[in-house]
Amino acid sequence: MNMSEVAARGLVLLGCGRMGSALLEGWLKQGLPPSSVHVIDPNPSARLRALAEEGLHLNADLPEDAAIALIAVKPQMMTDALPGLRRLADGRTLFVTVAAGISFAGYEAVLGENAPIVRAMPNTPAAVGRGITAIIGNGPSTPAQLDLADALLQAVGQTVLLDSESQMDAVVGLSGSGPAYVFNMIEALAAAGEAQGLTPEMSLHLAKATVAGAGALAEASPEGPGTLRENVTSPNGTTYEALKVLMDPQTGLGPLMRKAVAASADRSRELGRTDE
Ligand SMILES: NC(=O)C1=CN([C@@H]2O[C@H](COP(=O)(O)OP(=O)(O)OC[C@H]3O[C@@H](n4cnc5c(N)ncnc54)[C@H](O)[C@@H]3O)[C@@H](O)[C@H]2O)C=CC1
Ligand SMILES: O=C(O)[C@@H]1CCC=N1
Repeated sequence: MNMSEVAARGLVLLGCGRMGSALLEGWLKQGLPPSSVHVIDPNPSARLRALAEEGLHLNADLPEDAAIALIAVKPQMMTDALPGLRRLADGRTLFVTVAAGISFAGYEAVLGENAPIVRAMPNTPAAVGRGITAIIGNGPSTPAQLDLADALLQAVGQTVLLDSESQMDAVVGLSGSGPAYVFNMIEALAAAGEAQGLTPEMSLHLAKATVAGAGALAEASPEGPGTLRENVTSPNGTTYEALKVLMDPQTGLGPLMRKAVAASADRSRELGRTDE
């Protein structure tokens, strides 16, 4: 099964908010026809309504034999939303869920223990083809189905395969939530530039380009981030003074990031246990 089979048999998207629409935009850019997509969402965006004019099926009957049902509702909405997909749980449709926290056991309780399910944790840069998604399949999912989920997520960026479901909460804390940390870093950098007298526009421009450029260099360079950092840092120069603040073992970015990632991962574990 490959992406052309997804185009032929159809893809159901349960919930098309921020993450669902980021994925959808990525797939459409990759050539998936809107007419292959069936969205179920009680609050469709203007963009979805426009896509419905181009053939996307919006809150219509489910296709008989969808290749994939992708679940992108909030964990708190799952109890209400998931039973609507039960009809597809005949073993032929692969369920792919991007919800944080909820375990395979939670889905199997609703869809049956033989339903093939892949848990995937993408991130919003998928909207521009630069996402990274960690995936893992449940017992009933076949290697071919895992390959299909991999292909689906590779259409919007990179993928990594996990060894165990328990790694998923750490992934949520790192790359699932991670774009928000980086956007916050841009905001903080821009505000700091303003505090040094730059205009808001100039500061934001410099901050965005610095983060995007450093990210691109980190990805392209054979050198690790530590060496790249040292390459910026002249002995007793300006960066050296800034890094004394940022790399303080007690108050610097290291302990702060550790705390932030742990808070996200803990919340993912909590969402898996409860309906909070
Ligand atoms: N936003 C992100 O960066 C990421 C989100 N996720 C996961 O994606 C899922 C969705 O998150 P977001 O897109 O951020 O939330 P969101 O609130 O933007 O989107 C949820 C969508 O579900 C719809 N919805 C509500 N009840 C529904 C129902 N009964 N049936 C169908 N659709 C229903 C809402 O109208 C909304 O459009 C969550 O489970 C989250 O853990 C995963 C990775 C990253
Ligand atoms: O904030 C959230 O719950 C979701 C999961 C990962 C990113 N956003």
